[in-house]
Amino acid sequence: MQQIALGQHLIVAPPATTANLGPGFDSLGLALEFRDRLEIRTAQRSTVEISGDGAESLPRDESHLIIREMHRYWEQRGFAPAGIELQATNNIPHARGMGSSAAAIVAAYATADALLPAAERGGLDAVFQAAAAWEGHPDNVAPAVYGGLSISATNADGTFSCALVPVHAQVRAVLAIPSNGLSTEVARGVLPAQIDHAEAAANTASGALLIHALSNDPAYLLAGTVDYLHQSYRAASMPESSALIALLRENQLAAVVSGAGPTVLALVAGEQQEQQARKLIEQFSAQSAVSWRAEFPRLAANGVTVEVL
Ligand SMILES: Nc1ncnc2c1ncn2[C@@H]1O[C@H](COP(=O)(O)OP(=O)(O)O)[C@@H](O)[C@H]1O
Ligand SMILES: N[C@@H](CCOP(=O)(O)O)C(=O)O
Repeated sequence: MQQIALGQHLIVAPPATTANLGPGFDSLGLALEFRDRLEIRTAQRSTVEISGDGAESLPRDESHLIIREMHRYWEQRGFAPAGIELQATNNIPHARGMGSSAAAIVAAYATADALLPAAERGGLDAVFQAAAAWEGHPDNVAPAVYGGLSISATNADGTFSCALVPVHAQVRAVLAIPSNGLSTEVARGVLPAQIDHAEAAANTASGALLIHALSNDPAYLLAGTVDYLHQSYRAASMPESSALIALLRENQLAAVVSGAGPTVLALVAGEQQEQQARKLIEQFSAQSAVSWRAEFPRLAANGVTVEVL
């Protein structure tokens, strides 16, 4: 087996992502300027330091997701796994619907790829394919890799497609993040195996309208964020999120479940709607059973960044 050069030093920053955006289940995703930061060196043996989310619970040996998956990426390409000194600053909250697992897996594969000899690197497209296969759906992985607004799909042969779509300058994301989490695996477990044809047709119309709203005319955001595929089935597992979404939508703001939840995303047009969303979230939070914090991240034009030191 070939060897990975030791003493290589990188800083890697994957963005948080918000997936689905209402009707785009397992397809639409948006990158947010809200990043984890990983400092990584190749070394004789692995060490792990973690601050932020997961600092109390994540493993500090080679079973850590990022090291384990870097090793797998190398082994599949004929390289012996090198030791990894990992310093992780986890800013993206876990199990909130902000793509923390996609960020971690994209960071792992982007780092592993960058540490290969230049002739062996697969680049971002190889990272996208590997990470989407690991997640089982490409919607968070695509914006985490490429940035921006992405439409991604699982092809019949099991590979993945991704197209990037420009975002209208007025569009902003407002997040309301609750103190409690919900794992994506659990939130996927409550979805039905089949849905009604009329609902599928309505969802197609809504999703198509949403792309037009996000790219060309934000006036269609409210109509374009009606979902028929997942939110109603998940509502019982996140009643407070559902109540906040209802309040925001009653006030004409395009609120949806972010990813598999329970974070709430409002897609707003301009400063005035952003302030309106902030006030409604504060008002809701004051009487809610869980505590909420609002975040106003810029949309991220770039996906994962890899800085070679
Ligand atoms: N930076 C990270 N390092 C290691 N494991 C992580 C990291 N981020 C996420 N994970 C793993 O992914 C889980 C959360 O994934 P998931 O339930 O899909 O929620 P989400 O991706 O919406 O945050 C965490 O509990 C943890 O096991
Ligand atoms: N389409 C997926 C998106 C999961 O996003 P996450 O940020 O919650 O991991 C789903 O809805 O299950």
